[in-house]
Amino acid sequence: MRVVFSASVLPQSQSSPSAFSQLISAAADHPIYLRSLYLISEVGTSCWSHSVVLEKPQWPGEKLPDEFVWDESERPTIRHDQYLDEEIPLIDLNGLLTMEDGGASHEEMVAVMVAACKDWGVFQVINHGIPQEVVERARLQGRKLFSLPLEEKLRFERHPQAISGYGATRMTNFFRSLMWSESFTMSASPTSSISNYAMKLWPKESQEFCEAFEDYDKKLRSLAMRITELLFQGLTTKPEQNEIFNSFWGTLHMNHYPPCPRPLETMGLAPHTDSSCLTIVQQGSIGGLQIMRHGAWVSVKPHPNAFIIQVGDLLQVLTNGKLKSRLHRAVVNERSSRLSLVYFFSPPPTTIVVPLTLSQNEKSLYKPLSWREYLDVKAKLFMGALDHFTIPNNKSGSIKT
Ligand SMILES: O=C(O)CCC(=O)C(=O)O
Ligand SMILES: [Fe+2]
Repeated sequence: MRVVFSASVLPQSQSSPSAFSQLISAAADHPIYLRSLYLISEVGTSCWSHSVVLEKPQWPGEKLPDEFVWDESERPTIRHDQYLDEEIPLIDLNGLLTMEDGGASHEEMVAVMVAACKDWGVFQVINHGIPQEVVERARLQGRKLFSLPLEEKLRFERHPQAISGYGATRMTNFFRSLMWSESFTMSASPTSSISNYAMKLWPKESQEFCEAFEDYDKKLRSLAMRITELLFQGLTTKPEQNEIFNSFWGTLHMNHYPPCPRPLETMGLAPHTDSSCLTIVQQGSIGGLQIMRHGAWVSVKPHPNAFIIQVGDLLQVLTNGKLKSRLHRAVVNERSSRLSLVYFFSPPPTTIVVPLTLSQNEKSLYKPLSWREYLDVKAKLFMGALDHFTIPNNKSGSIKT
């Protein structure tokens, strides 16, 4: 038996978090193997939604709840494990992170990285210096978090306007159908928010959660900073500007995609670009990330111990469009649940961001912006956000990449 509760069919007065909690308790009493809960309520003028798919045994081929079925024109066209012969660049960082800046091989490696960003908008790195056990510990804590009962996860439900917390992806409102995923984000001042969450989530064993993510955050921050600096070395002759990256920090985000009986009828995460400067994804051994290249979707093949590096919208601004953020999405599969750890490396909310790679006579393509402003506009315009900050008259004279 499958039971689907849809709070959106309740009268408006009942579409509240407390009605939602009642539905959850009701659902908990049923012997169900898939629960889908869906709430849309009006908060001021903005509409927010929450969706959760719980992982229970499902039968292959079983029909999906209607809310999760995507229009045929928007469905995945290739499976999570369908790979091209030509693979996304895999860059071995062995030596590069410690190599003297300016040496011949150093310059070559930097050029390879910049070329990968221009051609693909994404590359994978191995021998990045982050011990595997640091990754495994964070992944273990992530799995533990998503396997909590829904009621507990909802104690940390993401507020409609907030970034941190548990819930459906923030871009849910821009799509007609729901995505087959749940997510958890810890942002703002990363370290204090990790310990805040840890204390609330696991009062008795918060230390493990805290240590795992604080360590992960620290290591990922230095990797992100180093890669960003290297990219700028390849793009500008003014390395003193690199100091700005010392103030950048990370938002820790995790996506969980339960197995799905009909993966090609739904979407794990809809096509989007990241608002960050740089994004570092750890997808484990189960593929699902796909990027758009030359008008076609390409699956990113999992490599043991690799991190996926992606250009975000702010890096596009900082490089005056020389590096471009790339459309990507996540697809799901029938067999395995998938966990992705995502690190969004970004400036502090109020730091003003302008292109840093302008050569003589090159005009800035973008108006000065802060990350906070950018996120506000992205929350309203979604994929129109970069255009909103583009200076129209400067676009035609821009450098072709
Ligand atoms: O799960 C993935 O591989 C991609 C996640 C992603 O793109 C995101 O969270 O922004
Ligand atoms: Fe993304």
